[in-house]
Amino acid sequence: MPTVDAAAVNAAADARPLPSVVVHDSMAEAAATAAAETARLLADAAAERGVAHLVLTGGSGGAALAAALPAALAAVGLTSAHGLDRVHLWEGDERFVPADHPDRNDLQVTGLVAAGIPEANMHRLPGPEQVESVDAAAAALAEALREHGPANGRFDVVHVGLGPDAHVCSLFPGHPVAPTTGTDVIAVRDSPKPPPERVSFTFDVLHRARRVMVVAGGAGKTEAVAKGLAAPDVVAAPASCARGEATVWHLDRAAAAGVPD
Ligand SMILES: O=C(O)[C@H](O)[C@@H](O)[C@H](O)[C@H](O)COP(=O)(O)O
Repeated sequence: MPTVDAAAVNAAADARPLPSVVVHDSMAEAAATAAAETARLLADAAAERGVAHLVLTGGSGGAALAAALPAALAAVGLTSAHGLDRVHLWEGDERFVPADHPDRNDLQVTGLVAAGIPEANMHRLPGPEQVESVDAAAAALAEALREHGPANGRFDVVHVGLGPDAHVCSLFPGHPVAPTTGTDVIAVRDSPKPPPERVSFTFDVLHRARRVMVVAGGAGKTEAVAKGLAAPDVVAAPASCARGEATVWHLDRAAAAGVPD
Protein backbone atom coordinates (compact mmCIF):
# COMPACT_ATOMS: atom_id res chain seq x y z
CA MET A 1 0.00 0.00 0.00
CA PRO A 2 1.44 3.41 -0.89
CA THR A 3 1.84 5.66 2.13
CA VAL A 4 3.45 9.02 2.67
CA ASP A 5 5.99 8.40 5.39
CA ALA A 6 8.97 10.73 5.56
CA ALA A 7 10.44 8.98 8.62
CA ALA A 8 10.41 5.61 6.81
CA VAL A 9 12.08 7.09 3.70
CA ASN A 10 14.75 8.78 5.83
CA ALA A 11 15.39 5.56 7.77
CA ALA A 12 15.70 3.51 4.56
CA ALA A 13 18.19 6.02 3.15
CA ASP A 14 20.10 6.03 6.41
CA ALA A 15 20.46 2.25 6.19
CA ARG A 16 22.28 2.55 2.84
CA PRO A 17 26.01 3.20 2.52
CA LEU A 18 27.11 6.84 2.38
CA PRO A 19 27.62 8.25 -1.13
CA SER A 20 31.14 8.61 -2.43
CA VAL A 21 32.13 11.79 -4.24
CA VAL A 22 34.41 12.16 -7.26
CA VAL A 23 35.45 15.68 -8.27
CA HIS A 24 36.23 16.45 -11.92
CA ASP A 25 37.76 19.43 -13.70
CA SER A 26 34.66 19.93 -15.83
CA MET A 27 31.10 18.77 -16.28
CA ALA A 28 32.13 17.08 -19.55
CA GLU A 29 34.72 15.04 -17.66
CA ALA A 30 32.18 14.19 -14.93
CA ALA A 31 29.68 12.99 -17.53
CA ALA A 32 32.27 11.01 -19.49
CA THR A 33 33.51 9.26 -16.34
CA ALA A 34 29.97 8.50 -15.17
CA ALA A 35 29.11 7.19 -18.65
CA ALA A 36 32.17 4.91 -18.67
CA GLU A 37 31.29 3.58 -15.21
CA THR A 38 27.66 3.09 -16.25
CA ALA A 39 28.67 1.23 -19.42
CA ARG A 40 30.91 -1.13 -17.41
CA LEU A 41 28.13 -1.88 -14.93
CA LEU A 42 25.66 -2.54 -17.76
CA ALA A 43 28.12 -4.84 -19.54
CA ASP A 44 28.65 -6.78 -16.29
CA ALA A 45 24.89 -7.01 -15.70
CA ALA A 46 24.26 -8.23 -19.25
CA ALA A 47 26.99 -10.86 -18.87
CA GLU A 48 25.83 -12.00 -15.43
CA ARG A 49 22.07 -11.75 -15.70
CA GLY A 50 21.42 -11.63 -19.45
CA VAL A 51 19.82 -8.21 -19.20
CA ALA A 52 20.76 -4.74 -17.98
CA HIS A 53 18.42 -2.01 -16.77
CA LEU A 54 19.42 1.65 -16.78
CA VAL A 55 17.43 4.59 -15.44
CA LEU A 56 18.15 7.95 -17.06
CA THR A 57 17.22 11.42 -15.86
CA GLY A 58 16.31 14.78 -17.33
CA GLY A 59 18.11 18.05 -16.81
CA SER A 60 21.64 19.17 -17.61
CA GLY A 61 23.43 16.25 -15.92
CA GLY A 62 21.13 13.72 -17.57
CA ALA A 63 21.63 15.31 -20.99
CA ALA A 64 25.43 15.32 -20.61
CA LEU A 65 25.37 11.70 -19.56
CA ALA A 66 23.06 10.59 -22.38
CA ALA A 67 25.34 12.33 -24.88
CA ALA A 68 28.41 10.54 -23.50
CA LEU A 69 26.83 7.08 -23.27
CA PRO A 70 26.89 5.86 -26.90
CA ALA A 71 30.70 6.07 -27.07
CA ALA A 72 31.06 4.60 -23.58
CA LEU A 73 28.87 1.61 -24.48
CA ALA A 74 30.85 0.99 -27.66
CA ALA A 75 34.09 1.13 -25.64
CA VAL A 76 32.96 -1.80 -23.45
CA GLY A 77 31.88 -3.80 -26.52
CA LEU A 78 28.15 -3.16 -26.27
CA THR A 79 27.11 -2.53 -29.87
CA SER A 80 24.08 -2.98 -32.09
CA ALA A 81 25.64 -6.24 -33.30
CA HIS A 82 26.44 -7.41 -29.79
CA GLY A 83 24.67 -6.81 -26.51
CA LEU A 84 22.73 -3.57 -26.86
CA ASP A 85 19.52 -5.56 -27.35
CA ARG A 86 19.98 -6.64 -23.72
CA VAL A 87 19.96 -3.08 -22.40
CA HIS A 88 16.67 -1.59 -21.23
CA LEU A 89 16.13 2.13 -20.67
CA TRP A 90 13.76 3.90 -18.30
CA GLU A 91 13.34 7.49 -17.20
CA GLY A 92 13.44 8.12 -13.45
CA ASP A 93 10.88 10.82 -14.06
CA GLU A 94 9.04 12.07 -17.08
CA ARG A 95 6.97 15.13 -17.83
CA PHE A 96 3.33 14.38 -18.74
CA VAL A 97 3.37 16.09 -22.13
CA PRO A 98 2.90 14.64 -25.63
CA ALA A 99 5.53 12.26 -27.02
CA ASP A 100 6.92 14.84 -29.44
CA HIS A 101 6.92 17.77 -26.97
CA PRO A 102 10.35 19.39 -26.46
CA ASP A 103 9.90 19.10 -22.67
CA ARG A 104 9.99 15.30 -22.76
CA ASN A 105 12.98 13.84 -20.91
CA ASP A 106 13.02 10.80 -23.18
CA LEU A 107 14.04 12.90 -26.21
CA GLN A 108 17.60 12.53 -24.93
CA VAL A 109 17.61 8.78 -25.71
CA THR A 110 17.59 9.42 -29.46
CA GLY A 111 21.37 8.91 -29.62
CA LEU A 112 21.12 5.68 -27.65
CA VAL A 113 18.44 4.27 -29.92
CA ALA A 114 20.53 5.33 -32.93
CA ALA A 115 23.51 3.53 -31.35
CA GLY A 116 21.50 0.30 -31.35
CA ILE A 117 19.35 0.00 -28.22
CA PRO A 118 16.07 -1.27 -29.67
CA GLU A 119 13.16 1.18 -29.40
CA ALA A 120 11.19 -1.69 -27.84
CA ASN A 121 13.64 -1.61 -24.90
CA MET A 122 12.90 2.08 -24.21
CA HIS A 123 10.02 2.14 -21.76
CA ARG A 124 8.43 5.48 -22.49
CA LEU A 125 5.71 7.10 -20.42
CA PRO A 126 2.43 7.45 -22.35
CA GLY A 127 1.54 11.09 -22.96
CA PRO A 128 -1.78 12.94 -22.71
CA GLU A 129 -2.49 12.08 -26.35
CA GLN A 130 -2.51 8.38 -25.31
CA VAL A 131 -4.03 8.28 -21.80
CA GLU A 132 -6.55 10.55 -20.11
CA SER A 133 -4.63 11.59 -17.00
CA VAL A 134 -1.27 11.67 -15.27
CA ASP A 135 -2.59 8.95 -12.93
CA ALA A 136 -3.33 6.69 -15.90
CA ALA A 137 0.18 7.35 -17.23
CA ALA A 138 1.68 6.42 -13.84
CA ALA A 139 -0.41 3.23 -13.77
CA ALA A 140 0.82 2.31 -17.27
CA LEU A 141 4.44 2.83 -16.25
CA ALA A 142 3.95 0.75 -13.10
CA GLU A 143 2.52 -2.03 -15.28
CA ALA A 144 5.47 -1.81 -17.69
CA LEU A 145 7.80 -2.07 -14.70
CA ARG A 146 6.05 -5.21 -13.46
CA GLU A 147 6.17 -6.78 -16.93
CA HIS A 148 9.57 -5.69 -18.23
CA GLY A 149 11.44 -4.29 -15.24
CA PRO A 150 14.47 -5.79 -13.49
CA ALA A 151 14.18 -8.85 -11.25
CA ASN A 152 13.18 -7.88 -7.73
CA GLY A 153 12.91 -4.26 -8.85
CA ARG A 154 16.69 -3.86 -8.63
CA PHE A 155 17.94 -1.55 -11.37
CA ASP A 156 21.60 -1.88 -12.33
CA VAL A 157 22.20 1.87 -12.53
CA VAL A 158 19.86 4.72 -11.60
CA HIS A 159 20.92 8.20 -12.64
CA VAL A 160 19.39 11.16 -10.87
CA GLY A 161 19.90 14.80 -11.73
CA LEU A 162 20.30 17.29 -8.90
CA GLY A 163 17.94 20.24 -8.82
CA PRO A 164 19.18 23.55 -7.36
CA ASP A 165 16.58 23.02 -4.59
CA ALA A 166 18.01 19.52 -3.94
CA HIS A 167 15.22 17.66 -5.71
CA VAL A 168 15.87 14.41 -7.55
CA CYS A 169 13.59 12.74 -10.12
CA SER A 170 10.31 14.63 -9.65
CA LEU A 171 10.57 14.38 -5.87
CA PHE A 172 10.61 17.97 -4.66
CA PRO A 173 11.34 19.44 -1.22
CA GLY A 174 8.17 19.86 0.81
CA HIS A 175 5.99 18.35 -1.89
CA PRO A 176 3.24 16.22 -0.34
CA VAL A 177 3.90 13.08 -2.44
CA ALA A 178 7.72 13.11 -2.41
CA PRO A 179 8.00 10.87 0.68
CA THR A 180 5.71 8.19 -0.80
CA THR A 181 6.76 4.63 -0.05
CA GLY A 182 5.18 1.25 -0.76
CA THR A 183 4.96 1.86 -4.51
CA ASP A 184 7.53 2.35 -7.26
CA VAL A 185 5.75 4.96 -9.39
CA ILE A 186 3.79 8.09 -8.48
CA ALA A 187 1.95 10.81 -10.31
CA VAL A 188 3.15 14.29 -9.34
CA ARG A 189 0.99 17.39 -9.69
CA ASP A 190 1.95 20.99 -8.98
CA SER A 191 5.62 20.41 -9.68
CA PRO A 192 7.49 23.61 -8.79
CA LYS A 193 9.65 22.97 -11.86
CA PRO A 194 7.54 23.20 -15.02
CA PRO A 195 5.73 21.43 -16.52
CA PRO A 196 3.47 20.81 -13.52
CA GLU A 197 2.35 17.25 -14.23
CA ARG A 198 4.92 14.49 -14.05
CA VAL A 199 5.41 10.83 -13.22
CA SER A 200 8.29 9.80 -11.00
CA PHE A 201 9.95 6.72 -9.57
CA THR A 202 9.93 6.79 -5.78
CA PHE A 203 12.73 6.44 -3.26
CA ASP A 204 11.80 2.74 -2.96
CA VAL A 205 13.29 2.29 -6.46
CA LEU A 206 16.42 4.27 -5.60
CA HIS A 207 16.99 2.41 -2.36
CA ARG A 208 16.89 -0.98 -4.14
CA ALA A 209 19.19 0.12 -6.98
CA ARG A 210 22.57 -1.60 -7.30
CA ARG A 211 24.12 1.80 -8.12
CA VAL A 212 22.77 5.32 -7.86
CA MET A 213 24.71 8.00 -9.70
CA VAL A 214 24.47 11.77 -9.56
CA VAL A 215 26.11 13.93 -12.23
CA ALA A 216 25.99 17.63 -11.43
CA GLY A 217 27.94 20.73 -12.29
CA GLY A 218 27.98 24.49 -11.90
CA ALA A 219 27.94 26.98 -9.05
CA GLY A 220 24.13 26.86 -9.06
CA LYS A 221 24.33 23.38 -7.54
CA THR A 222 26.69 24.14 -4.64
CA GLU A 223 23.97 24.49 -2.03
CA ALA A 224 22.10 21.43 -3.30
CA VAL A 225 25.30 19.40 -3.07
CA ALA A 226 25.73 20.47 0.57
CA LYS A 227 22.14 19.50 1.42
CA GLY A 228 22.19 16.32 -0.64
CA LEU A 229 25.31 15.00 1.08
CA ALA A 230 23.97 15.78 4.55
CA ALA A 231 21.96 13.34 6.70
CA PRO A 232 18.80 12.03 5.01
CA ASP A 233 15.91 14.49 5.20
CA VAL A 234 13.41 13.81 2.45
CA VAL A 235 11.28 16.86 3.20
CA ALA A 236 14.06 19.46 3.24
CA ALA A 237 16.36 17.89 0.65
CA PRO A 238 15.13 14.85 -1.28
CA ALA A 239 18.60 14.37 -2.79
CA SER A 240 19.84 13.34 0.67
CA CYS A 241 17.71 10.19 0.33
CA ALA A 242 18.99 9.26 -3.14
CA ARG A 243 21.05 6.31 -1.96
CA GLY A 244 21.25 2.82 -3.38
CA GLU A 245 23.36 -0.23 -2.55
CA ALA A 246 26.20 2.04 -3.66
CA THR A 247 26.01 5.73 -4.58
CA VAL A 248 28.48 7.92 -6.44
CA TRP A 249 28.29 11.66 -7.03
CA HIS A 250 30.30 12.93 -10.01
CA LEU A 251 30.72 16.70 -9.61
CA ASP A 252 32.63 19.43 -11.36
CA ARG A 253 34.78 21.75 -9.22
CA ALA A 254 32.14 24.46 -8.92
CA ALA A 255 29.44 22.11 -7.64
CA ALA A 256 31.98 20.34 -5.40
CA ALA A 257 32.47 23.57 -3.43
CA GLY A 258 29.35 22.43 -1.54
CA VAL A 259 30.76 19.08 -0.42
CA PRO A 260 30.65 19.03 3.40
CA ASP A 261 34.02 18.59 5.18
O1 LIG B 1 12.47 16.29 -15.32
C1 LIG B 1 13.36 16.86 -14.76
O2 LIG B 1 13.46 18.08 -14.79
C2 LIG B 1 14.37 16.09 -14.01
O3 LIG B 1 14.54 14.79 -14.23
C3 LIG B 1 14.97 16.70 -12.82
O4 LIG B 1 15.01 15.91 -11.68
C4 LIG B 1 16.37 17.17 -13.20
O5 LIG B 1 17.24 16.08 -13.31
C5 LIG B 1 16.90 18.16 -12.18
O6 LIG B 1 15.97 19.21 -12.10
C6 LIG B 1 18.24 18.71 -12.55
O7 LIG B 1 18.13 19.45 -13.71
P1 LIG B 1 19.21 20.54 -14.11
O8 LIG B 1 20.53 19.82 -14.09
O9 LIG B 1 18.86 20.99 -15.48
O10 LIG B 1 19.15 21.59 -13.07
